[in-house]
Amino acid sequence: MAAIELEGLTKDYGEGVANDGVTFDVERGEIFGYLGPNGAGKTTTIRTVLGFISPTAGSARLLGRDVTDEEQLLEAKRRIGYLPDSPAFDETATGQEILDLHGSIKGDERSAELLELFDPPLDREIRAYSRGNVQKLGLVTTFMHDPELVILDEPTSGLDPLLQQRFTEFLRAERERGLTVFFSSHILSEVRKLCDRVGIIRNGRLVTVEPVESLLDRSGKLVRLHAAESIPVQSLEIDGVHDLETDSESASSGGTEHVFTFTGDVNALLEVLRSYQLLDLSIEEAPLEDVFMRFYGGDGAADGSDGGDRVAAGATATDDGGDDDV
Ligand SMILES: Nc1ncnc2c1ncn2[C@@H]1O[C@H](COP(=O)(O)OP(=O)(O)OP(=O)(O)O)[C@@H](O)[C@H]1O
Repeated sequence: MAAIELEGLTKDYGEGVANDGVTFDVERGEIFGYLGPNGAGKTTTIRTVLGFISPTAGSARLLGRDVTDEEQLLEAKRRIGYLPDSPAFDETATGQEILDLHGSIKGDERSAELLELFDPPLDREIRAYSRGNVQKLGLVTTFMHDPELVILDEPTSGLDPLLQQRFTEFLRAERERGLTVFFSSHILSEVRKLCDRVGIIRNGRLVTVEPVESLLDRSGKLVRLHAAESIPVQSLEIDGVHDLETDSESASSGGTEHVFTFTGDVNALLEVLRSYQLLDLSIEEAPLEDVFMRFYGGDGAADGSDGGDRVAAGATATDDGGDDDV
């Protein structure tokens, strides 16, 4: 039995369908990333899975329990940890009081260890907490009862890079212990680092579910080539060349630089390149950002304002019919 089972999950808020027939399983022991830009429908799926909102159609099972049955839901919830996108703790309570409350409800197996790792200021009232401190406290309350499944809604938002790294290492170690993780994100590098499988949601519909590796394979290679002379664009019009950029200025030792994503046959590409004098050639794995661009399409789908890792709010699908569309 999978940890989370979704079958045709649909949520219509009345103003639009936020989840439209979403079907996938999260297997036990895996880290499953749920990826999509703001407004894609990630939180709606999570809130439905946790029984906070009821589906318009379809079903959701959590650790084998039907989430629309209150008793079954409660049973499942005792064994899970949940970190919402903006944890809403009682503003007048101190961090310590919040921990005591959580401990009395769900149990406390490991808060000491977690406090050492994430270190929120426990003697302070929540209203004096920064966003990052709320997130740190949220991580402690999510894991302190040693759950078998955690559901995390954009878990690293508000954490500084050092803590993000610490969190990544922590999650990897937890997976080794058998924990199942379902987390939503619009931070692509995080998904790439952590996930076994990834589901991509766009406008409420699931676009794909696949191992992160095969997603990268399908996304092709990033090719940079530096030629002594400019390679005519027509020569590079071969199957699998996308987003070709040519720059004669920036190449420091003269010549021309061409950069493109390549999803075709590398041998066919090398055959074409044999006719030119190459000064340098590199073929690397395409950044996940490029993969995402292919799924979402359109200019400005990645805003680049945060190291190029984030996907801008309101990125829309163009469905250009290209061979990478799913
Ligand atoms: N309570 C609600 N009532 C009406 N519409 C809602 C409600 N909650 C969400 N929506 C809409 O449903 C769609 C999906 O929202 P959702 O919060 O699930 O997306 P998300 O992928 O989690 O986005 P984010 O990354 O910003 O949290 C959006 O268009 C949103 O405006």
